Amino acid sequence: MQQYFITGTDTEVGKTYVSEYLLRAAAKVGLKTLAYKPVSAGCERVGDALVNEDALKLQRAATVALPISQVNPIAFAPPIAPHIAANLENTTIDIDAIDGGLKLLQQHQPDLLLVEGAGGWRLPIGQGGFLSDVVKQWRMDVIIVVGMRLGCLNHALLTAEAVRADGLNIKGWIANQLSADMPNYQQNIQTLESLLKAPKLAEIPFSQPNHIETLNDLAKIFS
Ligand SMILES: Nc1ncnc2c1ncn2[C@@H]1O[C@H](COP(=O)(O)OP(=O)(O)OP(=O)(O)O)[C@@H](O)[C@H]1O
Ligand SMILES: C[C@H](N)[C@H](N)CCCCCC(=O)O
Ligand SMILES: [Mg+2]
Repeated sequence: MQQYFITGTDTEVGKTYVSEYLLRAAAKVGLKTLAYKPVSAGCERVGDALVNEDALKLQRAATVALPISQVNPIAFAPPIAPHIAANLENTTIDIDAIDGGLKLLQQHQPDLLLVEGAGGWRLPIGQGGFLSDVVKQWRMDVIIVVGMRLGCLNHALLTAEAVRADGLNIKGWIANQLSADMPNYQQNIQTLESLLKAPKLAEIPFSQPNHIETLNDLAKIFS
């Protein structure tokens, strides 16, 4: 079973977009896939349940059908930092629930299991803890999604530094084109290639969710 934690240079940089792409690429080469979004903030209330858009997208892109409550066990309604949302509800984020949720998914024995974080690498989860502490316990390899926009160089380098300081392996980074025409895109890619000291796994084009070469590049990650 290959398992990767998908982090990003920030919130809204394309972690979900790239995770869906990775799941489609893996499915295309016949892999059994699952995805997990342990903690979400920004949900719609559907009956008694809180449904997060990321979790829905991951649920639909995976090959194993799972109830949304298993894809995303900890969900908060407002689109804010999750530990603040928890605090507003007089509750806390339960690390055992995050860990138990992963174990439940692992029982399906997928070939590929992706775990999407929330926000960036050092996401606080309350009581002085961080989501990265849980990933450390799991000893999971990390994939960094770099949202290609001004400021991404600093964010990408700091993220890689923090992941390594936590003793985890960076499987690689993925450049995600958040716009059709980032100024000096190639120079930014070259800067990341020379400074990140981790493999560039792929470049995801802007608004082309089924680009064949990109799907092929992503599938190579799992071979
Ligand atoms: N390559 C791309 N082409 C077109 N749109 C994109 C691309 N990457 C991301 N987007 C869009 O940018 C927005 C943010 O992407 P996404 O939701 O994947 O970010 P995220 O890092 O998962 O955010 P969060 O921290 O909320 O989980 C979405 O509307 C998504 O559809
Ligand atoms: C609401 C947003 N889209 C994410 N779900 C949560 C992002 C939390 C970021 C916390 C922070 O680092 O400031
Ligand atoms: Mg997301």
